[in-house]
Order: sequence, then structure tokens, then C-alpha cells
Amino acid sequence: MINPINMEVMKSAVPKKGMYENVLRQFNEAADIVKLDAGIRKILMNTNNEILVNFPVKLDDGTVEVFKGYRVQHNNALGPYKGGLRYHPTVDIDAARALAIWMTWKSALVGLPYGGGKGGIQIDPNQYSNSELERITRRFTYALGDNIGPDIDIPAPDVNTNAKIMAWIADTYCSIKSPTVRQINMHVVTGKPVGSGGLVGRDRATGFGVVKNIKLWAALNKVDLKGKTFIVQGFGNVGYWASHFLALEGAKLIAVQDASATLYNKEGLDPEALNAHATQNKGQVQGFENASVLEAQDFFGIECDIIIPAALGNQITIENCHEIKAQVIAEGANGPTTIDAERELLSRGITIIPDILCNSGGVIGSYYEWLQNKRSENWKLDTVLEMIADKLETAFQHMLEKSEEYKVNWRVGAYAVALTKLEQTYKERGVFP
Ligand SMILES: NC(=O)C1=CN([C@@H]2O[C@H](COP(=O)(O)OP(=O)(O)OC[C@H]3O[C@@H](n4cnc5c(N)ncnc54)[C@H](OP(=O)(O)O)[C@@H]3O)[C@@H](O)[C@H]2O)C=CC1
Ligand SMILES: O=C(O)CCC(=O)C(=O)O
Repeated sequence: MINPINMEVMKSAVPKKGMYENVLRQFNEAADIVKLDAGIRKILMNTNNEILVNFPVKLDDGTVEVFKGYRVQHNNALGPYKGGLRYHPTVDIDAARALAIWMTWKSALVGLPYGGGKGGIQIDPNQYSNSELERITRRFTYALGDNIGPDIDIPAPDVNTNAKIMAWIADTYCSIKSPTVRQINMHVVTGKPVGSGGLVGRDRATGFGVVKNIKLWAALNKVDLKGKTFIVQGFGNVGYWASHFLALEGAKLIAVQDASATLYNKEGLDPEALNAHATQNKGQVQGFENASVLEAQDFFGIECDIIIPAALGNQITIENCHEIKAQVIAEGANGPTTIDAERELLSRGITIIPDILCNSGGVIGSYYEWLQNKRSENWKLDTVLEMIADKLETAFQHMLEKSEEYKVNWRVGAYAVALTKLEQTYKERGVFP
């Protein structure tokens, strides 16, 4: 059902530059390789629904501001739309499209009963107070109306959103339902605080999954992670937890970059101390002691074994990829490597663990939260991490098999798994008899 107030639902338009162009190029390359049915290709090239809401919020000083919120629902052949909400000035329709499309491939690749969605608000959250952010989130939820729902479209955290914001969404969504069904709708979002139906371990699920993938890569290549050096771009949810888990393997974090600073220490940066510092410093690493400050453009050229991009898209580009010396890039972020940069890096023998697999621990964790809510169960942390690791191992194996079958790189192999699964689903249903 479409909320008639402040709502435009549009069909997808012409591809434009940026992440959206990248995702379509990746899709077309893989679709050619697997000889995807032409009709299914047309379906998957398009997004099902693109929702833009303009909603007013009264700020603390009494003035009114109108915000732009997006939710793109790419495809729901495998189940309800699923994917995060981002609060960032770069959120626009193209970014939401690209990120929603990646979610479809990701869910299909790791065998989840979900389609792909993504969205957010075009906003710099640092400019607003906590109570303003709460009102903005609640009005956004209200404006989305029944376009989201536990069996329709299930948002989750992404850049600059977190468990608290998910709790506000769940609370607002439930409060506009009849009292008799309120509590059974908490799984309209995942990534909630544990006290509000959240999953123990969803906070670390993405970073845990990134490191699980690095371990699978290391095992395949007989690499000992102990003593290996790594650098991380973005020290938020994904960047911190990936650093935490990789340090547990004996690897050494030697540089971190966020929007505030680029920090370096070849003797090692302690992820826990850095996280404690960032927590006291609006989430930012700037001002951390025991590190030298580098120019931002020098980050990817740092001598190291592993790079974990865990910030925004299009960070590793044709301009900076020549400087990269690492053996492997584990894509914690969505779309961090441009297509041209990837080509160059692969030609130099650098491995890229593709985002749709590498960061999928998050949505797998979300799936278990959703299932836990549906079944009124509670799982322990060890059980949750084991279940996530298990799905990742299977998906990693499937990616290797398809890469081998078609003699293609890992990203195309991962896409081949996802597209084959979607094609099978459409054909089984008789859409294309
Ligand atoms: N959260 C999740 O479960 C999942 C997230 N992802 C992806 O992982 C990435 C990170 O998400 P998440 O950790 O949740 O987000 P957070 O908001 O928790 O952290 C984002 C980090 O990126 C940094 N950053 C922002 N802009 C820049 C920049 N221009 N240069 C360097 N660093 C920058 C931020 O720094 P600052 O604080 O200074 O702005 C912050 O450290 C995104 O691409 C997201 O889509 C993928 C799967 C699941
Ligand atoms: O947990 C989820 O539902 C989605 C997380 C996400 O946004 C992503 O994987 O990019």
C-alpha cells in the first residue's frame, strides 16, 4: 500500500554516473557470462519501486525544515525487501538504487529469503541534536507508512544509523498499528537494541563476517594471519568490529582513516583503545595519541598486507589504485572499488573479496534477528556467530565454484551465484514457461 501523503513512487530511470553505473556494469558483465535469460535481465535491470518522501520536522529552535527520505525496493522475488538506511549528505536516488540492487545480489548469494532494498535521508546527522534526530526518524517512518513492514520491507542500520535509530523506527511503526498487533511488528527493522528484540551479535555481525572471509581467503592461500598488517578506512560499526576480530587473529592494525583524520603507527594501533577514544569523540579517530597523522591521499598507498575499506563507495579508484601494495582487499563497505580500479588491481594479482560476500555477515545477522523475533526465541552470541560463519563458508565455496566454472574473478563468480539463483526462482514460478 502506498502512503498518499508526501509520496512519489517512480519507476526507475536512465542509469547515471557513480555507484549506480558501477552496479549496472557489474550486473551486465555477469549476466553476459551466465547467459541470463533476456526477460529476467530486463526485470533485474530495473528497480520495482522508488519511494521519495519529503517530510517536515520542527527543529529545536522552532523553525521547520523539510527533509528528503528515500527507499528503493529493487527486487522481491526471493522474499521481502531488505537493506539498510543511511543518514548522509550523499544519499540520493542513484545511491539508494545502487545500494538496493547490491542487497538483492547479496541476499541471493548467501541464501537468504530476501530481496533488496536500501534508503535513507539526505542529511548530515552531526548538524542535529539527539531529539531532532529522533523526530526526523519518526517522521520519516511515518511518511514511509506501509511501504515498510515485517513481511514487506525490513530496514536495518547503515552509515550513521544505529540500534537507537532502529528502535525509534520500530516504535513509530508499531505505534501506528492497532494495539492488538503492535508487539508482533517489532521485526519491521533489524539491528535493534537487544532489549527491544535485537539480536545479540548483530552489532558485530558485519565486521565478524569481513574477518571470516579474510580467514577463508587466508586458508585457501595458506597465509598465516599472525603478524600480517592491515589498514582500515572507516572506523564506525564495520571498521571497528573488523579491526577487533582481525586483531584477535594476531594481525596488526597500522593505519585507520575516517572523515576526521588518517592515523598511522607501524608498531600498531590498539583497536579497543581507538574505539574507546572515538566513542568519547563523536565517533571520530582524530586526536588519538600514539599515532602520526598522514595526508588523506596517502592512505591506500601504505605498505600493508590487507586493506579493509569500511566507509563509503568509490574510494579505491583508477587514480589511487596504482599505489596499493596489499595482497588482499576485503570490501567491508558497499561498492568501495570502481570497476576500472578493480581491473587494474586484479591484473597486478591483488585479490578482492567482493562486497556482496565480504560484508554479508550483517544481513545474515539481520536474518537471524528477524527469525528470532518471528519465533519468539533468543539465541546466544556463540550460536549466532557460528550460524553466520556457516552461511559465509557455504557462500564462499559457491563463489569459488562459479569463478572456477566460468573462469572469472571472484566478483563475477559471486554475481553468477546470485543471478543463477534468481533465474531459477523466476523460471520455477513459471514466469517464463
Ligand atoms: N552496518 C552494517 O551492518 C553494514 C554496513 N555496510 C557498509 O559498510 C560501510 C560502513 O558502514 P557502517 O560501519 O555501518 O557505518 P558507520 O556510520 O558506523 O561508519 C562509517 C565510517 O565511515 C567513515 N567515513 C565517512 N566518510 C568518510 C570519508 N570520506 N573518508 C573516510 N572515512 C569516512 C566515518 O567517519 P566519520 O565518523 O568521521 O564520518 C565512519 O568512521 C558502508 O559502506 C555500509 O554500507 C555493509 C554491510 C552491513
Ligand atoms: O542488515 C541488513 O538488513 C542490511 C545491512 C546492509 O545494509 C548491507 O548489507 O549493506
